[in-house]
Amino acid sequence: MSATPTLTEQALSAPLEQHTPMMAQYLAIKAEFPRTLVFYRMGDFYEVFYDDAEKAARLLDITLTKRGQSAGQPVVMAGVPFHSVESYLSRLIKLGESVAVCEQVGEVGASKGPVERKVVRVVTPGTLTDAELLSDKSEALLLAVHHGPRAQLGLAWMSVTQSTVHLAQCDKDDWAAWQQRLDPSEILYSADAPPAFEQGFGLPGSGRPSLTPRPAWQFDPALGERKLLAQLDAGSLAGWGAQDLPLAHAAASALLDFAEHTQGRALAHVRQLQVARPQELIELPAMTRRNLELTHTLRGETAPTLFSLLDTCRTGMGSRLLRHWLLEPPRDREPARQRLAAIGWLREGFRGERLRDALKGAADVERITARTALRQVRPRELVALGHTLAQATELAQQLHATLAAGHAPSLLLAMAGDLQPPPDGAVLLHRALLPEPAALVRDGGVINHGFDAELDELRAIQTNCDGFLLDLETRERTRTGIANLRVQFNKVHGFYIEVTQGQLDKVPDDYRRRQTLKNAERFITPELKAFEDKALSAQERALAREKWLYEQLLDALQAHLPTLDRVARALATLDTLCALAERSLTLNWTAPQFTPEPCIEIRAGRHPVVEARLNETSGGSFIANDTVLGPKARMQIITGPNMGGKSTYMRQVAVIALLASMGSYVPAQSCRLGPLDAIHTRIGAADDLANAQSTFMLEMTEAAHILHSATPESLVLMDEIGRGTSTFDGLALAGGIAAHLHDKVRAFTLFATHYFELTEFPASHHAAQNVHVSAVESGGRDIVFLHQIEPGPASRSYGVQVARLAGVPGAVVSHAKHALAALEAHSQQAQSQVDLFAPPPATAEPEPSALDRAFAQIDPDTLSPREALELVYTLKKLSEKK
Ligand SMILES: Nc1ncnc2c1ncn2[C@@H]1O[C@H](COP(=O)(O)OP(=O)(O)OP(=O)(O)O)[C@@H](O)[C@H]1O
Repeated sequence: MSATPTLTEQALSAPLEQHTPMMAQYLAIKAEFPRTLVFYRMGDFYEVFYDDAEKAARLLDITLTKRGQSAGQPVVMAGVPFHSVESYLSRLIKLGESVAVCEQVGEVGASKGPVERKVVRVVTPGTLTDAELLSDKSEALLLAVHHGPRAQLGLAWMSVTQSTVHLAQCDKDDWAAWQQRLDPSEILYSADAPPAFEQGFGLPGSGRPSLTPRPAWQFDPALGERKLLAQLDAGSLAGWGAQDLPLAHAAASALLDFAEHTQGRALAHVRQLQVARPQELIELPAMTRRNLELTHTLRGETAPTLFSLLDTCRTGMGSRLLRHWLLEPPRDREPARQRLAAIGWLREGFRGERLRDALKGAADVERITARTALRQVRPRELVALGHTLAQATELAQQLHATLAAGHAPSLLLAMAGDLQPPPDGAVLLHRALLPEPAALVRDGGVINHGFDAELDELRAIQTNCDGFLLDLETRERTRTGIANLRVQFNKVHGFYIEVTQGQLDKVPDDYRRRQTLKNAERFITPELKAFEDKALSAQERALAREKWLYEQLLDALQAHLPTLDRVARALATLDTLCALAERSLTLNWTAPQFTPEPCIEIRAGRHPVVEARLNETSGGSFIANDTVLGPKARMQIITGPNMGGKSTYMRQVAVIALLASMGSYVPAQSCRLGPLDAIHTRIGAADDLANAQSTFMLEMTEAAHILHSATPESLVLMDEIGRGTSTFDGLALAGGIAAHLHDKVRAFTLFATHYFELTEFPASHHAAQNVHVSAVESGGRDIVFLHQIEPGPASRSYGVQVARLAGVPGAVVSHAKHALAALEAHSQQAQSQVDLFAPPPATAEPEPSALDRAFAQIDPDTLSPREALELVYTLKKLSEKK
């Protein structure tokens, strides 16, 4: 049974000739974009028809109407006004939709039938370039994934507003981790991919990538390699270490093709390639990003987070780079060392602050460069670019001058060179564009005066029209001696010289009659005709000339794209470093040191976000704590009351290690940090309802992942593992997990627990130690949290006191107190010598039974029939004894 055809299917099933010319045009365009909403420009509106109209009406809450008929059916439509299209687009993109914007490109009335229309751009979640649709502080990534043989995947991704294509190949098992790490806005995959593969993407919707299948033939390794070579203008990919990645090349082929398709042109600004090697980065699994609240709070808000605390960048470029540094710290310490040296220099005498002042109001050079390459850049963006290039020149000079004064860090020296804008770039923009141009070129009023003689003349004609006519009148009166001669204009007849009947005999030979009136004749002269031609078309021609000049300007800028890209990176880096320098001064942070031997040694460390919140709310001062982990002390078993500060302490260690690794100063008195390959966290428990996993299942899945992937160079945070199940189960699992982490994985581990039994663990595990968060009882009833980490196990848990603090009714608290006393007495009596951490006994071979032994002795080939019969009786007896 076939499904009922949709409105669009019905319309497309009728021959195009039966449709009105307009709908025929629309349907021809729609057929090319079956999965994309088509916004069809009609006058001051973008209209959507049929299925698209129903969808748009639902998603945008706009009115659905029916108008006229086409192919015998009413035309179902909805529309949005053209001047507010960006806000509708942005809403649709957020919902994961794509939109093909179809404009009128032909002259009205140039041919019979509807004006020629074309899709000029396709706006998709992963290929956004409009400033209005993009977030300043994060990238919209487009990721193509190619399903290769032997469960291998090829990945290629980019942000269309950046100049780099990234490649990687990975196992299918690692796909989820990649997807979480890259967090793409849109995923391209082959329409032929197995359905199970498509399911692995998760459901599109808010916060999830939008999924776009592409024809299988587009995932072609040879084509991908050719495209990459063309993009890089290179003969081999070896220089990028990208030559032997056929699966990634296949993904790149689809990626570049789609990106070009949406922009309607080649991506001239994309000239860099990077092969991602995850083993070069410190692994920060999605859970770690979430638990450490790096860019989002546990509730999903963007502040207060570590990123929101760090980000005092002056530009969007700086914020985006900072985010990248935070989320992708390298294992190699050299980049962090260089950044720290630069920050140290910028801190001296607040040099960074002075440089930052010069960055104020800087434009987003990175995105403007991309939009210039895509020829989508607006006049005002180019004016802003001009200003920023001038700022960059000044900054470069300032930096050069200050760097010359003392020992200069290499990163800043390189930057001083990179900040040099393209020669004459700023001057060209300044000369070419009006200081406050119109928003759109098509409105005119964009190109500067004095830039182009022809444009100036055309504009002069418009503005000096009256002056010219007066001047001509005076000259003609003198020449002809006709005192009442008049030069005038009307819409029907254009310009003319009017001479009254009585003066006609004085009219010179070059006057041509244009019109005869009752008392006068109207004439035109060659000079006036020439002026008329100019004047009448001046406005039109000025507009056309402006458009042409703007295109010329874009042409001229294409040659500067690589330099602009370099300036953008330098500005972003400087902005980010200055922000980190400012944060380190304002928040009183210190430079970390890296050591080759494994260790995490923090003196007086603080959790920066909790500390900032306490400061803001005057909630008291943050209590700093030490952490000393090394080969002899790899694990801390942390006990103490709820609300005592265990989670804060553990997170602060991870956050300090991460900040140091990205090359930032850290909230501590001192910090020494050895090699680090990953930060794993198992904290808290939120039901993953979407994936139908129970809290406990999720807890164990995460624990399993950590146990499999952590190494002696990893930092592991385990908070309350085992809490999600019964006490014995939980305790037994927590003990087993601690033992495995200590004996086998040997990662640096912070293990917070409520199970007091676990405080026995260090007695039998040499590299583990007990610490606790201190609390005291005041007045014998209430508890005061000191938030101080002390050696040794906690003496008690104070759970009942915390409950009282939380406002649990007195009767319940009193009941709980009695029950607790009874339980404690019982547990002391029953304390058996269970060794939670002992490895399971080796399973001994079972003793063979008499029956087994009898069977073992049988040699069937030597038995006579009688012996065989006796043996059956014997075996039967033996089996009955069993
Ligand atoms: N070092 C500190 N200095 C000052 N205040 C702190 C400190 N550590 C924690 N706090 C405060 O105590 C609160 C509770 O801390 P935290 O969540 O870390 O406790 P916890 O021991 O993990 O509790 P639970 O076991 O219930 O999860 C924090 O929100 C913070 O306001």
